[in-house]
Amino acid sequence: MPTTAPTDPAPGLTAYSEVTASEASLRRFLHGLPGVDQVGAEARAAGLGTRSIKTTAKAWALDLAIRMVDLTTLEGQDTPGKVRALASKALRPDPADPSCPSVAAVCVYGDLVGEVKAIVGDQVNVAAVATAFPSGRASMAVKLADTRDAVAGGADEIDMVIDRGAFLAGHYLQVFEEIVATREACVRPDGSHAHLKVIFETGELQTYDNVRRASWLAMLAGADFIKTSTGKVQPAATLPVTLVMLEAVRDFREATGVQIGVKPAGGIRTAKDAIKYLVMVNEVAGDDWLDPDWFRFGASTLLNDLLMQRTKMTTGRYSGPDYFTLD
Ligand SMILES: O=C[C@H](O)COP(=O)(O)O
Repeated sequence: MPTTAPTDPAPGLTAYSEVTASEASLRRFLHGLPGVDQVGAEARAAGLGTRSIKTTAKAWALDLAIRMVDLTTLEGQDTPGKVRALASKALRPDPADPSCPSVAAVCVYGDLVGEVKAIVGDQVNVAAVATAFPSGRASMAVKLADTRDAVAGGADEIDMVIDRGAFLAGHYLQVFEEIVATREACVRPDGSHAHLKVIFETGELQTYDNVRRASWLAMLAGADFIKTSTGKVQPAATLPVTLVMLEAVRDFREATGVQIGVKPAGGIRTAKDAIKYLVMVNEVAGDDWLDPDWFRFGASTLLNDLLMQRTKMTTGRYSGPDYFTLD
């Protein structure tokens, strides 16, 4: 899937080169960002979550949400057969209805990229988790080898985890440099690059202020997307955390001209929840982000509920949950 994210930093970013020149200047910048009003963020997220949308808009939103799904399986017990079945589902989520769109990507461990690619070709992206997912605990050499291996295997997108230990210890420049190095490892021999999503594991970051700091850090380092969670730690994606990240990408684009995508992942299971997120995207970042190039849902089972709600809207009745293959 083509995306309009720039390969090279836009001119607006050069204004930030001094910020990332040293640990001290980066710390000064990140700690100088306005603090997040926790109560205000949670109240706004809750308020946006109560908005209802009308029938035509709902049909549009369901299809958009399907197109935004990164259909994910990240289990030690994943088999080539399971992954191939998931890839077929990603390509044709509802085989009985050709008008049903494909999802954005299939997200798997790096060694399974080829299995997905063999089914989806260039019609659906393949995303691989990397950099010692989910813990992020390995030497830099291992993390970069992990990334290069997935890119060489055909991954269109790399979902890397940051070193939360380094971030929480305040070693911001180390985290920045790891993201920069991983981005370089995403470059293919022809000069194009696999798109880089940077996972914060917000459930471990402790405060909304840290989520805002991690967002700016990753964007300054060249992330194409910022992503909440691995799905392995609770809480995973939440509306307030996603709100803080949407504000960050909005402010970053205003400051630099560079648009960055957002991917909440983990724990998003119902169409109702997905629509809450879409309302929030529209209200906080704006409708430029209402596109799979700029917003994704990392989810293993959300697609099933989106399909059931879609069938209900087109036929007037629910098909049983068994009608769609459950992940
Ligand atoms: O990135 C996505 C997650 O790993 C999937 O989480 P989920 O099973 O809660 O949907």
